[in-house]
Formats: sequence, structure tokens, C-alpha cells
Amino acid sequence: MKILVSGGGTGGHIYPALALINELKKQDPTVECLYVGTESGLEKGIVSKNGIPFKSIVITGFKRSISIDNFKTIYRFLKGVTDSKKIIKEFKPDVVVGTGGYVCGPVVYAAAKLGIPTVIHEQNSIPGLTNKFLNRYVTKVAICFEDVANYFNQEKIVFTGNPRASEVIGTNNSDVLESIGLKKGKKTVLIVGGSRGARPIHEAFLENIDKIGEKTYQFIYVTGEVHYESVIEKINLAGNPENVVIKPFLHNMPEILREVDLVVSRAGATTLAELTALGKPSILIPSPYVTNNHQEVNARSLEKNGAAIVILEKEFNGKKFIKQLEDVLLYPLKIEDMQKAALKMGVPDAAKRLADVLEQIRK
Ligand SMILES: CC(=O)N[C@H]1[C@@H](OP(=O)(O)OP(=O)(O)OC[C@H]2O[C@@H](n3ccc(=O)[nH]c3=O)[C@H](O)[C@@H]2O)O[C@H](CO)[C@@H](O)[C@@H]1O
Repeated sequence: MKILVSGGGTGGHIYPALALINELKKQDPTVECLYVGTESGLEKGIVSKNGIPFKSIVITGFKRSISIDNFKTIYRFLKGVTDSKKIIKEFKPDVVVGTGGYVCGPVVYAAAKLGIPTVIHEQNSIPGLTNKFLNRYVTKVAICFEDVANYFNQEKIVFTGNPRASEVIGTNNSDVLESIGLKKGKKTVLIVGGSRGARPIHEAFLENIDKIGEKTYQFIYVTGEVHYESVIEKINLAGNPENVVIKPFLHNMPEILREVDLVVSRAGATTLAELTALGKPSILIPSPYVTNNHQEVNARSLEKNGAAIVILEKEFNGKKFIKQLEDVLLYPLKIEDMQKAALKMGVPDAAKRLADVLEQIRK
């Protein structure tokens, strides 16, 4: 079988694609995959690191207000469709899968126009512009939150969950915390602002930096590549507490996630799929800068089930950060309740479910 996958911009669209590819290869080692992304998103680096053939097209997103840039985007879209058709005709995939982000717009559209079966995977509880546009053209729409079904053609919908859920439960390295300089057996909090980092989370953490060194628990703090230097500078000035490890990005997130007790994070849908698959309690600060505030909607569904505590960015600060964190971390019964609630929401066989959809629609 030959599969062409496209999705990009941020990790939340890329990792589900990679998890699907891994599942397909597990099921059939002879499967051939090609990834189509952009040069400017995170996908090129991440996909190449995983040894998957990568081709790029040029595309940008639409601005919601009327803007001259939108004319350029229309031109790039049409050029993207032409370039995608060339790539598709050369590779001859049996199925084309889009996992979100602007790039999969022209790629999946081109495939549908060429008569190739197509699937889009919508990770969020409110769809992005690209998937809304592609809804008309694709064969199937794979979803992760029941609520999102209303936005798509009912007969195309399949609930699969997010394949990254299967990937995180399939990894295991109990020494991973020691390998990055933390102590095994000590309560551990992971702080992560999505795949690119989040300034308000840095600010709240740094506000507490003078007290952090005295805590009985430890932190792994992922800044995002762009914020790394400035955060490190401030941590160094504060004397570099022993119980904090700072990283710009983690390429072994599944192993780390498995070993931590609590996660403080944005509410990107792929992260949430990982947390629920593993049954990890979380404090979520949804990004308000995303389409239709979809991260808050994602986060509220975990909160409603008792799996997470949600704090809106406008109400988030250093004081609240430590208080909420300790209100969970230091109370084993609370942790246990949240773990159980999260696990109940997880879809650990999501990768297989999505792979099955591909199998059903391939020609
Ligand atoms: C600003 C923006 O548009 N964000 C969207 C983007 O978020 P973003 O890319 O931030 O998405 P998620 O939080 O959903 O996923 C991040 C992915 O990157 C991985 N990871 C992250 C940090 C790290 O150091 N190492 C690592 O491997 C996580 O484990 C996860 O697999 O896609 C999500 C899924 O459609 C959406 O819900 C988000 O709203």
C-alpha cells in the first residue's frame, strides 16, 4: 500500500500523522509513505528525523479579514494544487490523508480531484478552516471529539480518536527522568506550552523562580525553541535550581509523559489525546489565540469529566500557578481521581481505528 500524508505547521498536526505512519508500518512493513509539508513549519525537521521521505509545497493561511495577502494566498493555493498533483501523480498513492494545518488544503484537494480516496483527521472539538473547506471533497472525516461531528457531512464521519494516543501508550523507558538529570521516584511536573511554547506559562513559572528550589517536587520545563535562550538566562540569574530541567523541545515526549505525575500545558488537542491515553492529570491554560477558541472547548471537555483543571490565560498568574499545582500534586487522592477520569476519556487504539479507515476506502 502507498500512503501520502500531509499536515503541518505545528506538532499537533504532525505527530498524529507520524503515529499513523508507524501503525501502518507495524501492520505491514512494506507500506510506502510520503509526507508532504512546507519548508517553514515544524514538519520538515520532525519528519526527516523520523526517516520518512518528505516533499514540500509553498502555501500560507488565509487572513480572516479582507487583505491583499489573501489574493497571494489564493494564488499560492492554486499553485499548491498544481504542485501537489505533480507529486501525487509521481508517487501514485492508494490513499491521501490530511492531518490539518494549511498545507493539507491543496494536497488533499488535489488528491480528491484526481479521484484518489482521501481522509482528513480533525483533532479538535472545533474544526480549522482547512478541514471545513475539505469536508466537501474528501471520502472520510476522522474525528476525536463527538461534538465536532456537527461541522461535517454526517455520512463521512468516523470516530477514531488521535493516533498519537496509541503511540504514547506503546513507549516505555522508566529511566528517562534520570537520563535528563532529574531524580527517579520524586514527584515530577511537566510544563509545556504546546509544540512552540507559550509566554504566559513562562511568566508564571519565572514569577516563582525564587521559591522553586525549595520545593519537594521537581520540574521538567519545555520552553519551545524560540523562548529557550531568554528563559535560560532568567533561570541562570536565579541560581539554576537543581530540581528544574529546562529543554527547548523534547523529541522523546511519549517517554517523558509516561513518567511525570502532573502536566501544566496549553490545550492543544494532540497533547490532550496523549494525556487521556496515559491517564495524566493536568492543569490546562488554553491558548486564546486559536481559531474559534477551540483550545478552551477542548480543555473544557476534560474538565467536565474531572480529568483536568482549566485556567483561562487572562486569569492565570504565578500565584495561581503554584496554588493549583500544589492543590493537585500534593493530594494523592485528587491525583488518583483525575488519573481515572483522564483514562476513561482516552482512545488507546486510535491508530488502529484510523488505519482501518484507510484500509476500507483504498481502491
Ligand atoms: C497555536 C495552535 O494553532 N495550536 C494548535 C496546534 O497546537 P500544537 O502543535 O501546540 O498542538 P498539541 O499540543 O496538540 O500537540 C503538540 C504535539 O507536539 C508534541 N511535543 C510538544 C512539545 C515538545 O517539546 N515535544 C513534543 O513532542 C506533543 O507531545 C504533541 O504530540 O495543533 C493542535 C492540534 O490540532 C491544536 O489543538 C492547537 O490549538
